[in-house]
Amino acid sequence: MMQKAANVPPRKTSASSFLTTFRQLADSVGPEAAPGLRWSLAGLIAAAAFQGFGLAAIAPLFTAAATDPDLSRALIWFGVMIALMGTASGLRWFAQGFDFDGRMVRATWRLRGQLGAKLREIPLEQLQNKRAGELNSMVLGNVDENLLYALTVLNLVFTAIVTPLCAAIGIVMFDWRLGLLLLMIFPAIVPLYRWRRPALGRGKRILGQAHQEASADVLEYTQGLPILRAAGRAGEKAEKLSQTFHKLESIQAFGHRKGAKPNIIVASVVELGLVAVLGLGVWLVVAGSLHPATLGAVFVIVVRLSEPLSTFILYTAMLEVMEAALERIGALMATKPLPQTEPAQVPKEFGIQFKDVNFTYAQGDGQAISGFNADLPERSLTALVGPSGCGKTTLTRLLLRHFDPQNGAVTIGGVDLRQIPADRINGLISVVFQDVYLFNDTVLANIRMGRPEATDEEVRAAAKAAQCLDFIERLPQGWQTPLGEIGGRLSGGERQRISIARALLKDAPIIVLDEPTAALDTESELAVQRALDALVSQKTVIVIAHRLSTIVGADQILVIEDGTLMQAGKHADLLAKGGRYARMWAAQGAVKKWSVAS
Ligand SMILES: Nc1ncnc2c1ncn2[C@@H]1O[C@H](COP(=O)(O)OP(=O)(O)OP(=O)(O)O)[C@@H](O)[C@H]1O
Repeated sequence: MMQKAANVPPRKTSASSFLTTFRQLADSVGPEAAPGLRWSLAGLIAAAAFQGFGLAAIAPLFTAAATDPDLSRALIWFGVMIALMGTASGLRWFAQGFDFDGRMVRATWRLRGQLGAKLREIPLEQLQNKRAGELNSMVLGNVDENLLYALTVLNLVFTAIVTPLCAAIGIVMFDWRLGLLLLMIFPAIVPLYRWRRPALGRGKRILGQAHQEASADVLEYTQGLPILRAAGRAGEKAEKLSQTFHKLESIQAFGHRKGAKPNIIVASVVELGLVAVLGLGVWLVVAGSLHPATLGAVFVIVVRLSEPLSTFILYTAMLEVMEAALERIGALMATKPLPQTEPAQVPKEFGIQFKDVNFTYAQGDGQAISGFNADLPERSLTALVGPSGCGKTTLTRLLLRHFDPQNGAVTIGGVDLRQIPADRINGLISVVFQDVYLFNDTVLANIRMGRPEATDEEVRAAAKAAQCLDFIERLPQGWQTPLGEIGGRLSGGERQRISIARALLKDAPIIVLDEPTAALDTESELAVQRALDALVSQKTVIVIAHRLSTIVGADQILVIEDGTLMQAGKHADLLAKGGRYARMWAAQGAVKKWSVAS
């Protein structure tokens, strides 16, 4: 069964949707290439028209050659035909020059760059709702579908529509009866086309979405293979992947089935129309009002036109693929970044405040954070504790402005985050996560990511402070070892220390630590702990902690439950007060004893 695509916009069915496609195309190649592209399209249309008139010139040429003993008229028509056909070839050559010059390739490159820039400014909540594979297929596949083949597809469409139309108009001038009959084929096709195009468009959109989903599934499957194999679930997930492929196959089969009937109808209408033209021609010859040579010429023209005319719906299907891709790209480009309120301000101090913050995820059920107030003084260490799902990560994401609270405000140094330019917020905060992402580049470049303008010496100093030197020197090519190849061979603690070295290099005044040592063995934890000590000194630090033993020294512990602040204070005070924290502490102590005893 065909599934209906989500968010499929209502579609226009007239020639204006062609114009919309051209406009979208011109938008996506950008202002520098757009005039060239317009000329190129005009050139292709003109070439198709000249080719049509050139074909029509065969009729007077044949007639003159057969009826006029003086060959000069035939030669003139021959010259006219050659001139028209030659102009058509010249124009097509000029129009395709846009492609030959590599301008389409450059426009593709430029559009990819723009999509990349867009990805940088899209609110992270929206970005994280999209799957990596879907984005990958949009930035690579859709851009290619949209641009690289655009002129080839449009050339086919014009040749299928404009050339027969102009040939028919040309024949009208020579023999109005045959010409008019030929022209009548077009009004017969238009309603068929108008009936067919919206369904084609929908089909291509659904197919496009299915491709994106399949691409996302393949990416996730290959990335998750080590975990799936370890869990013995690789087969189970492969089953899911094959279901995705099966869905894709049934959508394609459905599209082919649906497409076949109208294509056959259009082809039949065209063939019947052309047979009618020839029938009329034969009748006129028999009646003595048409020379057999003219009929011969019309026969040649009709044979030449029948194929593009009957397959033009197939070509417009390619246009639909292009338009569906353009729409997906347009939707991504239209996503707005989080607004910045004026006047823009950059904080001079780095204490953090959460003031009456309420936050609900767009796709969440209920408030993730409610009525949250907290004051995190500059250069203090604050620990966030609480059960899984209580809202610790959400608080740090609010601080990083992945999204804005629906009510209340988060401030740094008294400045509302909404007033701070986005790139400055990134510069103010370093985050060290439990999972470290290593880029496919050298060790040196991976650490330099923290501050791209840092000198080699500064990178090395940060790596030293982050306790990285011992393992970097053991790597086969030392600092120049590409981490894409051996990243998986680094231990969790080593990866963690690379990430701390990046943060040290960045030297941001605020540090967020998302349980960096939770998954490490004791020896690694000690090394990472030393690296962290170097990182956090003199900084405003927020630590998300599950193991309370790691945060007993915190200046302040915030105990959170269901998005609300339950208790705040130092370890000893909270223990003395009793309540939620004291119970968590006792429970963790019990777990420890149990694990020792077992
Ligand atoms: N993108 C999202 N969309 C909808 N709801 C979300 C989203 N991310 C988190 N939530 C929900 O918000 C609540 C708070 O989640 P959060 O990740 O902040 O908790 P946490 O305390 O960090 O949990 P953990 O310790 O397990 O990491 C949870 O109920 C979670 O299910």
